[in-house]
Amino acid sequence: MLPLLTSKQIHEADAYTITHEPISSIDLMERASKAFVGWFINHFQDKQQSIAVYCGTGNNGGDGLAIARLLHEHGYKKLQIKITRFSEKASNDFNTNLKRVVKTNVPIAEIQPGQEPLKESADIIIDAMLGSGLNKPLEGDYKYLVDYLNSIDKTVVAVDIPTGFFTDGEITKDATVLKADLAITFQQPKVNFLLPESGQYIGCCEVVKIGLDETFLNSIDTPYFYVEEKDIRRIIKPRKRFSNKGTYGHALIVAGKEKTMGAALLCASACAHTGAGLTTACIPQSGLIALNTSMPEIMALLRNADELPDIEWDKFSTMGIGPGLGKGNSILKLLTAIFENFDKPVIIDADALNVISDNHQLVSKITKGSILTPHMKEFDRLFGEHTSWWQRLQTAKLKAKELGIYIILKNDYTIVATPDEKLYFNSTSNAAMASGGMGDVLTGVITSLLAQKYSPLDACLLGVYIHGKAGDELALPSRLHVVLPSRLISQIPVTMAKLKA
Ligand SMILES: NC(=O)C1=CN([C@@H]2O[C@H](COP(=O)(O)OP(=O)(O)OC[C@H]3O[C@@H](n4cnc5c(N)ncnc54)[C@H](O)[C@@H]3O)[C@@H](O)[C@H]2O)[C@@H](O)CC1
Ligand SMILES: Nc1ncnc2c1ncn2[C@@H]1O[C@H](COP(=O)(O)OP(=O)(O)O)[C@@H](O)[C@H]1O
Ligand SMILES: [K+]
Repeated sequence: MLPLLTSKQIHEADAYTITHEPISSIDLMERASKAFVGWFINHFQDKQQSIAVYCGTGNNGGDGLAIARLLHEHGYKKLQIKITRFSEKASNDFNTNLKRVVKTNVPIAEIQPGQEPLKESADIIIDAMLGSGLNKPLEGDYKYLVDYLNSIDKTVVAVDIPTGFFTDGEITKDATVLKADLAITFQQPKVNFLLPESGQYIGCCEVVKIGLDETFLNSIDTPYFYVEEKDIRRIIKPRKRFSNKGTYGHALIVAGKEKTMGAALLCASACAHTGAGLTTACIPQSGLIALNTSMPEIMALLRNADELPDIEWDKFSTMGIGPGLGKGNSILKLLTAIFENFDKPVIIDADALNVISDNHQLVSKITKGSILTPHMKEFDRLFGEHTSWWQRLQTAKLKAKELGIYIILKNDYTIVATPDEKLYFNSTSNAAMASGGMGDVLTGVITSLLAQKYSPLDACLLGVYIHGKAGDELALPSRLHVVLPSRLISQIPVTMAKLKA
């Protein structure tokens, strides 16, 4: 699990590494700049392209100067450096790197306070003006320059962090940020890179390691974690010899109504494909033929609109409730009966979440350890309107603790909030998965894992990872435009096998 740090904590990790490795700060800067350049030259191979390196006078600017020197050594000839002399202060490492780069004869221009930006005609802009030292929104000279650079629409590669972008805290709607096609960031992704608001400022992000002290990084107290494949490999369990269907639990999928039976079929199918020993679907009579035809493996428990289905509570290991279920009084009664009679954690999604939003007294009835899987709108219906994702993170953390539940906030980087106030960011999935029914599949996957006796935390982390990974395996190699949920379901056993290999 990679702990994600605030910019203040990253500065502490820099300082710790400098003292304890030990390494001088100028050498650490050189290492970071080399890491940047290593990535850059692999992806921008045309050395005839003109490159303007914009440097502030702090350490981000120091990186920029070192990067310009290293690119010059690699044969990039059309380089120019533009220093923003907006402050009288300059860091020591900036000054050292300035002396070093002067010797290369790469042309250097300085932009003074109040000066009109120099007309920029370079093909590529490397942004090394401000990085993690940003302490207030851009204004004055920086705002003026960044507005100009944004208006000329060049390819921008940010060093560490785009100028003007706060790595943690709320991203305000009117922030001025130098929009980066690519941010090559040091050591680890930053929390705000993983939130949707960053989409308008950062085209894509690459993380390059700069050798900060791993033991120290892991010891820092933070609620934010980034889940990596190695974490998932530790969680996933093998299918044992001499096991049978009883070993892997019996899941009940409570889903579907006449016109949304597809959601129930996708959810139940995903549950079976993820390895539940038995799957039963609690569906309306009208869906029975569809279920039997499409998924002969799955049993049915029929629901009649007016009366409660006869559920044998002890028979089931867990329940996944909500996809295509519909709302209304009968569903309210059904949910209430489940909370009253079934004492094991369940998974609550889609319409079931909306019924809870409309009948808020149900929130406190949710069995402890249960898992909610809202997308943004369902989340806001449940817990109130939010104007930013940062706010949503804080609410999810608070509510998960208060209610003793797990909240899976679905998104590009799906976030799992836990009762012990942690937030885990998933690292798989892609935009080809933005297609109706994908959430129903996720609910089926997680229900299946809970039925197989994974703890709720492991079921959440493993479930969102497998779901996204199956989507990545299908979409990324051939750059598919879209992946349909039913196709993703058939990939799940393959994905799981690879993770166990
Ligand atoms: N030894 C280290 O600490 C390392 C730092 N590195 C680089 O150093 C960067 C951080 O450097 P610094 O801490 O010097 O900070 P920056 O270079 O990001 O910013 C410099 C200074 O600009 C001023 N400033 C902040 N917000 C401003 C605003 N809105 N308008 C005008 N001025 C503003 C602040 O006084 C700040 O200290 C990282 O992003 C990374 O690029 C890397 O070289 C790795 C090693
Ligand atoms: N742009 C995207 N990038 C990554 N994952 C996505 C993207 N769009 C959707 N997904 C994933 O697909 C699922 C969609 O869930 P949801 O919105 O509930 O769909 P539905 O209600 O249609 O079943 C979530 O797991 C989400 O993480
Ligand atoms: K920058």
